[in-house]
Amino acid sequence: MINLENVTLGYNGKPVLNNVNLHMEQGEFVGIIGLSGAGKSTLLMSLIGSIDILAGRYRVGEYQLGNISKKQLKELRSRIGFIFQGYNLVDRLSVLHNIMSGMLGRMPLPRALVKCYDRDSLARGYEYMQTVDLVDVAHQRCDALSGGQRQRVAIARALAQEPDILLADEPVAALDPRSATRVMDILNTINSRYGVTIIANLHHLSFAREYCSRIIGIAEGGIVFDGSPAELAQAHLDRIYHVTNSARPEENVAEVERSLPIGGASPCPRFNKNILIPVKEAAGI
Ligand SMILES: Nc1ncnc2c1ncn2[C@@H]1O[C@H](COP(=O)(O)OP(=O)(O)OP(=O)(O)O)[C@@H](O)[C@H]1O
Repeated sequence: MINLENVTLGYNGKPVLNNVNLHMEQGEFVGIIGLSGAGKSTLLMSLIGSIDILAGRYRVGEYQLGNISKKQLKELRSRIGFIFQGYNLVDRLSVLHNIMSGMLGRMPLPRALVKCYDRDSLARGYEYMQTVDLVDVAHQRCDALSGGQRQRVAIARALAQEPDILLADEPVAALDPRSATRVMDILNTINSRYGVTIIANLHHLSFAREYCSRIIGIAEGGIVFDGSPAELAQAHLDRIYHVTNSARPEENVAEVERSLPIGGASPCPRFNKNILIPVKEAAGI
């Protein structure tokens, strides 16, 4: 369970998201949409206690963020899987080794140090590898894989952590449509088979509509939409993507296009995202 009451999040005392009220139950599949720089990553990173809470009450499971000890923060993070854009894999290690490494945090230190996995852990590792459909390349080094395969290794490694929540920061932005669909299908399977809450920042509105049970739209320094895909109307999209004219002529498409990080470096210094987005689709135009 995640609960935010009048929460303000920001950096160096400067707010980015104001007065956020949000409640999520275990097992939801949530897509966060919004323009580049709107605050999607800020919201996602805040769930692992990485963003300053400038005001309000913020609860994740039994932990009260903003007032959390280092030990509790470590415990919380062990229950949340995070899939990064850059995959963060150990390239020289095999697919199986990378997946198994997701279990190290829960293992007794002496066994973790020598990476001594028991039979049960290996069976689970194999199951997760099946879930992401990578059994055929189990012993291949990760630097020999495609982007889509690498993303699937990252997902299986996060799953091996046995998380309650899986956070995915633009999990498909850098992938071709086929690989992207495959990754979204896998996230869907993880959500339904293991009951893991999935929270994903998505640049592709069509994926948010198709896969998520709930969509959160961020704009103007806060949440401007929170509901089911069916409830997401054009008026909400105009607000989320800053389309000002309801007739949406070509210049408004260009306006949205300018605002999106098309083929350029992200303004967010933490991730150097270099992504291509189908602009009209992203803007819902
Ligand atoms: N480490 C940081 N220090 C200061 N400001 C930051 C930091 N990271 C992000 N910001 C600012 O916070 C705002 C929201 O950024 P955030 O990365 O959350 O947006 P986003 O919606 O995820 O964008 P994108 O789609 O490009 O990833 C931006 O104005 C950004 O410049």
